[in-house]
Amino acid sequence: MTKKNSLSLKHLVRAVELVYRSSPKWTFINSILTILRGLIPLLLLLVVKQLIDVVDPSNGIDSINNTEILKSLSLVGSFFLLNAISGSVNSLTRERQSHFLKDYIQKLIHSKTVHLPYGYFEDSSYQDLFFRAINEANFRPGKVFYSILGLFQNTITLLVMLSVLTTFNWLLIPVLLGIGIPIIFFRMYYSRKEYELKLEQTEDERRLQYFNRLLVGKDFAKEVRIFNLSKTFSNKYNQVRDEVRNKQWSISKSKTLRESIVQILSTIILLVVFSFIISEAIKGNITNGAMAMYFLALQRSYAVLQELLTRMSSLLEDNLFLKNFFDFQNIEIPAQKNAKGNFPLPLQNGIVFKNVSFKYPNTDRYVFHDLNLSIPAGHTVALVGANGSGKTTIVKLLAGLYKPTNGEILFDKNNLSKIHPSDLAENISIIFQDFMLYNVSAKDNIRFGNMRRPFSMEQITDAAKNAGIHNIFDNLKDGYDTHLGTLFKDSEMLSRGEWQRTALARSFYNDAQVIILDEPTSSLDAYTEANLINHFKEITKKRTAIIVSHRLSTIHLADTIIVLKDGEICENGSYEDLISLKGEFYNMINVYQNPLS
Ligand SMILES: Nc1ncnc2c1ncn2[C@@H]1O[C@H](COP(=O)(O)OP(=O)(O)OP(=O)(O)O)[C@@H](O)[C@H]1O
Repeated sequence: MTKKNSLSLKHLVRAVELVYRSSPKWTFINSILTILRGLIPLLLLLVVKQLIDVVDPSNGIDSINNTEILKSLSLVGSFFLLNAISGSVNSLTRERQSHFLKDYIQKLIHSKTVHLPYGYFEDSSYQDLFFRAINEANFRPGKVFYSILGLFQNTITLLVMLSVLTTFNWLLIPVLLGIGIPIIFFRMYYSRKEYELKLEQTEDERRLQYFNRLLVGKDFAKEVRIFNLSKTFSNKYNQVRDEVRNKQWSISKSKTLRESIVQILSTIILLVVFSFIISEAIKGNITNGAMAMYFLALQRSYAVLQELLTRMSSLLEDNLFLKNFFDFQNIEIPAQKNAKGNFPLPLQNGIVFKNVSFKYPNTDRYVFHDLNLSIPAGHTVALVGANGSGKTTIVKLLAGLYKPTNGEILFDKNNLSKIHPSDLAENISIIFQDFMLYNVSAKDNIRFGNMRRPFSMEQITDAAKNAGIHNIFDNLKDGYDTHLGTLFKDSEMLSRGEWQRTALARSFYNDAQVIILDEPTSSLDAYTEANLINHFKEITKKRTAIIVSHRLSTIHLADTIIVLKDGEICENGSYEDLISLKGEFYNMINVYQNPLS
């Protein structure tokens, strides 16, 4: 075996460990049942031989004893029944265990995923790893476990059958092994090939999933119809699918062709051995019962050997795929290791970006170079600038979703990277441009802003009032208990602006020291916005607030306006200062006010 092809014991042991941890009781029950089922073929073989011998007329008609026949028959019947029933029971116990295993693996995946640094979700190579790990994780460890159990069962049966065959001729053992060895090498070769193809096709498989979502997903349904895109997406889907399928099909064809040749050769060898057994029976060297027993033993050994080889090659394949799952499990979660500090309570001096440089992972382009920025505690700061100037990136950095490539971000003297994520989340409330729409009750949509806060309907309605959504929720058929969205029945759908107000209520509900609003009024009508501005003033009064906005009315709220251009601060001051400066901000405001001039 080459190093690449070798079975890594480490992954297999880890997989079995996983299965055991998911349910020790069912692991034990299944192991015992498997061993028992490995022994049943021997018992069957012995009773069949006994039956044939008691009914064999060549022993003389007088020697036939009806009681003996009945005894042998009932034994054969009992073992057949035992074989069938134990098979059914074993299927049931395996099904039960697979439930536990799936739940356990799902739990591992969830707990790993929710703690992964956010950057992973915007990184395409991670998406490949995640796709492979998730797709395979639900069944691979269970498959490994059953392959190993099956391997044991097959080995027991094979050893028993071989020991029966040695009573006829020990040369049958090397003959059987001679059939098996080429098959295992052949299967190893194809397992590797199939695995490599799967790796190579991961991105295409994700692309297929994506085009499928474009065709069937709710979020895309509108544009697919109005731009008449269904044919375009369907063609793209078919094109990628055909490429993927053709490669898989060509490997499968070549595998089947070669496997058929190997099978023909093995069958010829078996026929030669069968003829030899028959000739021994004709010569009278063995009884008819013994001949039948050797026939069965040989046929069974061959079948078990095939099963055993299939299991070994499938273990090899499982081992390769398990590597993906364990690679995913092995991803380190740095924040939890190093970030044990607290958020300053209260924030006294403010937030400082000190020589912060940043580029997104897997890109070469810096969004910021040595950015220095200061936001005094208790102040409201507006970040303004053209699209792509870096406003949202600053928010993502403040939220701890990304770490600066160089430099540091300080809350008073505390470095952000040392603050525990949950403490940070509790002290910074953020609404992003692409806020989430939760298909749960109106009440929960707001509560999600801070689940650590003891439940208080009064505080929930306060937040809703501040965000200007209270009247709407109050008038829903079940008030705040009404489910929102379109996913589940009896839900009520909101307009985009109403969803935005719900998201605002969620961030207001988290009574945090720092509040960050990224385009908080982009979907609001002029009346609602004007109304909200007064609430904003109230809410931001005792807090440090950062508002990202292109809207003049919202920018007006700020004590200080920071103007960003290509990742650099080009102006910084009060509204009046910047207007009198007649620079970038002044020009921007002019364009907003007179867009056609
Ligand atoms: N996940 C990402 N990976 C790589 N580059 C990114 C990513 N997100 C943003 N960028 C790049 O970073 C730069 C700043 O983007 P950012 O979203 O911060 O701009 P913005 O000022 O908020 O723009 P807008 O006004 O359009 O919201 C852009 O050039 C953008 O292409």
